[in-house]
Amino acid sequence: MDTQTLQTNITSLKGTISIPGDKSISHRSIMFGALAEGITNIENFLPGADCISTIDCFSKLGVSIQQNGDLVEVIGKGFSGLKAPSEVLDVGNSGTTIRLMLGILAGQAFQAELIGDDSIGKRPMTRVVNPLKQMGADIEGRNNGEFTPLTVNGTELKGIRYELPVASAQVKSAIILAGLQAKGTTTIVEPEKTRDHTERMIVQFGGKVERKGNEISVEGGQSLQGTSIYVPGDISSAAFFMVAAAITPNSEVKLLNVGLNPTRTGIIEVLQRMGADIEIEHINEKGEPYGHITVRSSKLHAITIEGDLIPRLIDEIPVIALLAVSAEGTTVIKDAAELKVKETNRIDTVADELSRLGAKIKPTEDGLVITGGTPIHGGEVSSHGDHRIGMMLAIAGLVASDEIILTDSKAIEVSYPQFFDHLTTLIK
Ligand SMILES: O=C(O)C1=C[C@@H](OP(=O)(O)O)[C@@H](O)[C@H](O)C1
Ligand SMILES: C=C(OP(=O)(O)O)C(=O)O
Repeated sequence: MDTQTLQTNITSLKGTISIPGDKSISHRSIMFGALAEGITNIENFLPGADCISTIDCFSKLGVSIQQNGDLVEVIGKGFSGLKAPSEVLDVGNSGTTIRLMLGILAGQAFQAELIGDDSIGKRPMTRVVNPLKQMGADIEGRNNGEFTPLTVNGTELKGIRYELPVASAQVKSAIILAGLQAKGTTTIVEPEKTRDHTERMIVQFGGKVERKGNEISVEGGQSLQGTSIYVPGDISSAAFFMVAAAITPNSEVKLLNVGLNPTRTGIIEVLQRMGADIEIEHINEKGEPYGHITVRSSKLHAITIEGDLIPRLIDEIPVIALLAVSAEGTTVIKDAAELKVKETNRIDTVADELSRLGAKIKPTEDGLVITGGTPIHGGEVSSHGDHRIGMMLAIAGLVASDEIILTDSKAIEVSYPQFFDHLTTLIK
């Protein structure tokens, strides 16, 4: 378990960094590359531990994948070319990998077993397993398929119409991936709009998907063609430096090539509403919109964050809590009970770890209440094995009055292996 002593009480952050590839899009580029016919070349792939788990799983399914840093070549096998794995598929810490793979494996002609780390072992899977069972899938696991290990006996599937009980892009994507292999039409109804990278990628690979209001439909039996994918920078990773620049005095940070898909830009709206000084330059679009973001420090004020904004910033809530610690007034975050089933229970871990540093923050049933304006002090904190908690605490160090020791800092490699290098280049 790695420990980092953080640089604290920083006087300014200045500079430009190129944000590494989006994790959600990187996973999907491997999956669609494997299921397409022909070669897919991926640029700016995220070589974080989660996406490497996705590559490992598809290699075990007989797909040839050459990864060299952020460049990847996938030799597609088509929907019926994957092979039965001779080993268990280990998804590590990655919820996206396991949930989307369930949708893919459900329609294959073989059996596969899926496992992950201790955190994955606590994350709910029936949200995916139950709709897949309605499509005809045969999936078994601990507690009636709620937890890993899971065994999927691939079989023929039929299209369904399914109303998502929770706003989840992972559940939506798993059903879409099964629907592409099913007989007939599969329709998913979303309670709120969630990230649409899967839908965009189907189009990039030459397939068809229809969206009408809150309903997304795909026809089974389509074939996809290999293509070139450019993965924009991950706005969820950029969020740590946007907040860092907003709360550290005398700062100006420019973040290059950040994904600006409107289903992900809730963090920008929050920063603007809180009074941050933020500028966006949109550049040309290749499947996914992206651009450069500049953030300068400014005086911030509290707001309420709720409703359909939540899925558009769900992974940014830990660092938004830190932003609220630096803002005048009381920020309320609600409708975010989903945070309880992430890598950790993020409502509790955020409240516990920031309280250790003197922040005034209270957990609620579905969010957090944060009273800003109290300076934070030093102390020992832990990521609890959750990359986003680790990075949020490292950013807290920038404004803490004395030393912060962060334990279990290695977790950050899940989504941002260069995080500490980038942080160091900005500190002046
Ligand atoms: O589809 C995806 O790539 C993701 C969807 C979200 O999860 P849910 O679908 O559980 O909301 C998000 O928290 C996760 O980091 C990535
Ligand atoms: C929740 C996350 O990822 P996953 O569900 O893929 O583990 C995340 O990256 O914050």
